[in-house]
Amino acid sequence: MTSSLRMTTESTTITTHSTAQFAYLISQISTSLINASPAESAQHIENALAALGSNDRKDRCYVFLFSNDYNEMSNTHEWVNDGITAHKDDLQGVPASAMPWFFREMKANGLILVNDTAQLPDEAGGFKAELVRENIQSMMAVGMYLEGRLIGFVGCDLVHRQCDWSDEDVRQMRLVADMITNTLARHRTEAQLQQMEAELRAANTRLAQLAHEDGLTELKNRRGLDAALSSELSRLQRKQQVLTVMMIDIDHFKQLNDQHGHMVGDAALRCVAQELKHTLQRSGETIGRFGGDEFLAICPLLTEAEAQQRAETLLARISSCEGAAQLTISVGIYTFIPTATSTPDDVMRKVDNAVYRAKHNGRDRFEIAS
Ligand SMILES: Nc1nc2c(ncn2[C@@H]2O[C@H](COP(=O)(O)OP(=O)(O)OP(=O)(O)O)[C@@H](O)[C@H]2O)c(=O)[nH]1
Repeated sequence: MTSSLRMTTESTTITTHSTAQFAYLISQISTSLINASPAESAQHIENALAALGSNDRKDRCYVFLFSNDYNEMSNTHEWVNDGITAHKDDLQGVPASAMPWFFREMKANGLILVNDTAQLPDEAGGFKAELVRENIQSMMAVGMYLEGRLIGFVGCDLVHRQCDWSDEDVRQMRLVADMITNTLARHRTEAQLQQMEAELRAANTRLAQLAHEDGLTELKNRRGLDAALSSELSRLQRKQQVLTVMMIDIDHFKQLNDQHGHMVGDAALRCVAQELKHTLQRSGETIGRFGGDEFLAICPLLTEAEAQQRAETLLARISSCEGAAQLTISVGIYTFIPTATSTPDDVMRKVDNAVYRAKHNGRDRFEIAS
């Protein structure tokens, strides 16, 4: 097909390009859009509109997207010729109620052709007023369809001049609309994939946390404590720095359970966990529930004297646990500089012995491991 000229007596001459020129233009646009990353897409779509507009000597080319409920539309991309006013900013969230005729026609036919704004029917009042406001004499818009659903349109305007649009104009605009739609679709899919990946990563992180967390107290569980103890042993052995491990065991907890029931027992465990957090956990320290009514605190760089002070504070505070006024604890403290032969089992044996001595010596007290 060759170049086509569509004229009316009062209209400006509009030279549409040859099919060969247009095919070349399309391939250029298509390549830039195919290669565009989501971040670059806005610029590439505007470049595509610029190429379309300048080759065809249009004054303004644009993309509008509808909201999902078709209650409004927004101008998302725009190119304007030299000396032509841009309107993208004032065409955001344009309500359907402002130009019902346009919305209806676009939804029904996916095509609006205006050769002469003055000839628009009366029912197109709101739309016509907008064209007059922008000094548009001819305009054309073709729908963008994603999986059969109208999502927006690509359009172009002639300002202060007029033309009769041809079938070839419509065909070319449809091609561009399809290309832009495919680009938007690809970017939407990529964005959805990225979001799914982020959600999956967050879920995996949470799962990993849960695997190391005690459900009742939300402290680390035994698995989490084992991992922390092993890692601190090797870290502090390398640095030759001191490590304090404290075991905290509730006194006569079985009795509390038997007398008041498991719910009260659970509340006491949660309360002790809170007190441990407040009193023992500083930055870089780990506390957790070792099992049953036993808790463990792993405190790098904490000296024996500091550990004793903390144990005293804890012993004093624990009796205030609500609903369990009689609550007391026994604490074992082991402070040492790890060596190459230190193992988690050794450490646990040491603090366990210290707790045993605290129990043996009357409970509600702490003992230092030898
Ligand atoms: N409510 C509740 N009780 C638990 C939980 N896990 C373990 N226990 C109970 O904790 C109690 C621990 O009892 P023991 O190991 O005999 O120790 P104790 O009664 O505190 O005695 P001493 O340590 O010698 O002072 C047992 O009765 C367990 O059933 C739990 O998650 N919730």
